[in-house]
Amino acid sequence: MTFSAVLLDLDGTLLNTVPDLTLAVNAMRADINLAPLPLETIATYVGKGVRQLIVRSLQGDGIEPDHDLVERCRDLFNRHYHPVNGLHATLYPGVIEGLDAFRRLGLKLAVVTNKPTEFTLPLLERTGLAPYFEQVVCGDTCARHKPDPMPLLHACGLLQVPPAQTVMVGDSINDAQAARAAGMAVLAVPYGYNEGLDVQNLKVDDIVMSIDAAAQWISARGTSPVPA
Ligand SMILES: O=C(O)COP(=O)(O)O
Ligand SMILES: [Mg+2]
Repeated sequence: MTFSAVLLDLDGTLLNTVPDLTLAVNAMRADINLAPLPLETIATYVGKGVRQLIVRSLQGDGIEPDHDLVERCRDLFNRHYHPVNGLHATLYPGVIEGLDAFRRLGLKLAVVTNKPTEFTLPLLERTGLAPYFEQVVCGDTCARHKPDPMPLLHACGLLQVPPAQTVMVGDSINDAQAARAAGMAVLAVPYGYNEGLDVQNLKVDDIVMSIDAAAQWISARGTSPVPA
């Protein structure tokens, strides 16, 4: 099997976004009189979207938030995250080299993230990543988000490439489970968040040290570029 498309996770795979997420979560917590959490703790709450990030950051205090509290916190979080989104976000080593290599190989590229659209699009613009991607599928694009396969299958449809010719590259169990359920190959990078768990235990085709290494892995197995 040769590959024609690559789907890339965003947080923890292309960009280290936890410094900005930490600022927003802690500003939200200050608004409801909760003490700040360390960045390392917040990193383990990232992966299943903003709602889960908020719920997990309250559960750590023994609070089981009801719908109204989650919605109130979500408004607060959104207000705080917009101005800092991308301010301290950094590209991981090898990302640009890897994206350039994918392009040289003629592969179609899409971002598939659980981050909501209202934060994803400005973040891709601010970090200069936007021009690399033909499609961007966010946490609120489809009825269900990762680990459900729906957003990955949606991205394949938009790119017009079958799942069997697609590789997902991500940092967490959400990417691994979604890709397996979608019937596509999946690579994991070890430097992201993975909800605080070791990536060695993920059911993936391989662990690659960088996006550049992912491009080498895919190139070694064969690619069949799809005409634009
Ligand atoms: O928003 C999140 O929780 C994680 O986003 P990701 O899917 O880009 O890792
Ligand atoms: Mg991720």
